[in-house]
Amino acid sequence: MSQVVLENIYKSFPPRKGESIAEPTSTALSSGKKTDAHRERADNINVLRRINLTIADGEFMVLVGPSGCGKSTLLRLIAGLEAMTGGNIWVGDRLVNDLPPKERDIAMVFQNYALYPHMSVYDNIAFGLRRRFDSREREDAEIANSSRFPISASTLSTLAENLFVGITRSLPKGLRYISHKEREVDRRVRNVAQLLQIETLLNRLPKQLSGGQRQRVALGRAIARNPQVFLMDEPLSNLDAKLRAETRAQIVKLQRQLGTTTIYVTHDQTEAMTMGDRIAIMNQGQIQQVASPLELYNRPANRFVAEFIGSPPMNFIPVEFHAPLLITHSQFRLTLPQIWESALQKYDGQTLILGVRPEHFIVSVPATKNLPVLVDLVENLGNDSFISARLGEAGFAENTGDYLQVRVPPERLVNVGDQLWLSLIPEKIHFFDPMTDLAIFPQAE
Ligand SMILES: Nc1ncnc2c1ncn2[C@@H]1O[C@H](COP(=O)(O)OP(=O)(O)OP(=O)(O)O)[C@@H](O)[C@H]1O
Repeated sequence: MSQVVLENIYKSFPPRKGESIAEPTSTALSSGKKTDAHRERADNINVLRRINLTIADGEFMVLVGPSGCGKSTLLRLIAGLEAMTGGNIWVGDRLVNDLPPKERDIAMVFQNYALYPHMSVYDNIAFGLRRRFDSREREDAEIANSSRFPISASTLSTLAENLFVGITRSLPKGLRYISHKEREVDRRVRNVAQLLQIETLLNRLPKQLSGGQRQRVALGRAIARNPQVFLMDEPLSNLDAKLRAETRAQIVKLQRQLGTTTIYVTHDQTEAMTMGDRIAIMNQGQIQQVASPLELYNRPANRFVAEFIGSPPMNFIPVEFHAPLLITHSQFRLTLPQIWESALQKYDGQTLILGVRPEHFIVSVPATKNLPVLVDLVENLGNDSFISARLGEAGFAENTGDYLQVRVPPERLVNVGDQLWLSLIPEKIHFFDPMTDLAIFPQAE
């Protein structure tokens, strides 16, 4: 059982030279009690704030968020490469807070591959394995030291084997004796190489490989160790678009095959949407929502998530709400489906934020319930076409200030300056509270 549990994780760094120091956030700081405010010490840079997340056994969890939101820091805390300011990390049933990285049974794959340049592909993959076997032998020796008999049976057999290996080293290659440990290393390296289709590269040095091949070696090194958990920090960001897509699919397939719990960091929402069983969206050191890709897309919890997931992003239009079901804007008015009635009741006479994804507009005919837009920019991608347009009719659009991104069918010819009328797919609209930015969900959902 290798689920990973992150419990109330906090991380702060002391300010770097030249970075400003904030005022104390709470009087609780002076109380000496270890409260949340205490962990968010005013003179520190609080990078992670109260992270709670459970990654199920065998799950592929993606951490996604804008640059600087704390994704890599969280991964480094799980790996044990950085110390936490507060909280608990469980791997399986072990609390690993105080364990060094090598004892956590976790393998990490980095963006820059982190291969040893002077070692062949074979030795790069074998390196961690050999160290692991060596450390097991050391543990054996320690146990033996603390027992009555000063040497354990397995240590004795390893010593004998090593002696034999040494003696046969001077013999021609075919006649040399290979230790049990080396045979196991060899078996695992070749299995992994076959899995990743890099068997023919085993004798090469990293500098003789392409970026994609290097990344596969880095993956191979992690897989060969057969850890409880894989941590991957933007492993594809140095690859070109085609290779990225290929390797993305390969990682997902491998992870399903191996069933190893995986935490994958990216800032790329396409990667997140296509790879993750679930996605945790982070912003400014906090998790905004954890859900399956489709759940995030269909039911974003707040405006940040709604904007982050989907490309081009969701459009947000401030409208006035009039109970029971009318919304008005200077350029259009719309009666909402019944399902919104009770959820929106309390906003009567107030402003609401209407959210519409670019693909949920339909180019329609002039009508008061339809949105007039003036086309500003046309991007034709062949299979898809997107326009940027100002909300309003010619002569007025310039003043509304509302810009929309709209997907139009590629067969529909649209030119800059065209006036279009858009209707909305009523079941696909979203509303957000203008004060809290939280999503408002209709009753039937
Ligand atoms: N050793 C450190 N000392 C001080 N601040 C740090 C340190 N490491 C990271 N930070 C800060 O912590 C914040 C989060 O950094 P982190 O690398 O975790 O972000 P990220 O979400 O992975 O970003 P990116 O996608 O750009 O890699 C950043 O503001 C960064 O400057």
